[in-house]
Amino acid sequence: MQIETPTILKKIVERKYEEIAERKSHTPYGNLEVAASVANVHNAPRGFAQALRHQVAIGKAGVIAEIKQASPSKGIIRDPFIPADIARSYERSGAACLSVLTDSDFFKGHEDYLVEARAACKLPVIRKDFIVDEYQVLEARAIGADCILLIAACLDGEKLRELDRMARDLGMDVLVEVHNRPELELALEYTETELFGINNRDLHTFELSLNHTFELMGSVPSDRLIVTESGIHTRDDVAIMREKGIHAFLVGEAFMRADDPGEKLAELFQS
Ligand SMILES: O=P(O)(O)OC[C@@H](O)[C@@H](O)c1c[nH]c2ccccc12
Repeated sequence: MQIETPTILKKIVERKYEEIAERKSHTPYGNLEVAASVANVHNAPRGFAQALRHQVAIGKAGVIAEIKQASPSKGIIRDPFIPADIARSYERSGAACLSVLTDSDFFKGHEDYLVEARAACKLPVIRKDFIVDEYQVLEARAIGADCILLIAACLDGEKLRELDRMARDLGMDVLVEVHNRPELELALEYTETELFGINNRDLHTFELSLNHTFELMGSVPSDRLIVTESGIHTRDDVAIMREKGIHAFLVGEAFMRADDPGEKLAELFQS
């Protein structure tokens, strides 16, 4: 008999379902609906896709700059960790958008970090988490998120469709993330979002290769905006991507390890 070892992604998603059940018993869905409509008045969506598109349209790289304290593959990557300071530093250096990890168990993230980062600047923010349930989509808007990440590896087609629609009905954008061809096909069939993330890191094994972007990009229709995600560390990485026609980037670790994350952003992306 073959014993299947659970991958890190499976562990994260299993734990996520428990976490959602705990949250639902603590804050009922109805309360969140109220909070989300209040947010739509006081923290109206800032136009995540549009901010990214704008940078690309004027010939620049569209950078989604990530705020994360730790990851399961690298442990703690930033200490001290002050989301508002990081957000301001990214904004000064011309980031198009922010990405804030809110998963606490594996990434040491928190919803408060998203709230603090967003309040400190004018940039649109994506809630970076493992979203598998409508409850989390509503929660994202309630805390002010302008966009959510949907990871195809965690979802079936019907769920992808539901969550994608729900987010857009709430006024948010959606970044759908794929890592291989079957996920790409699933995402194309079941989502309508324009933002298409290709993750260079395999969330089952942590294996990382920028070739994932090159191999999959040709199968993404040209009306979608491809975002290359993970493993961008040098100006050469950026140059290679841009030569191949990829102009939107999601970068975390390279910035988080720098004393001044915004300075690092400028170093990698300024022409
Ligand atoms: O730190 P990096 O290698 O620059 O990667 C950033 C981002 O792509 C990565 O954090 C990420 C991409 N998809 C995810 C899904 C969940 C958690 C994290 C991620």
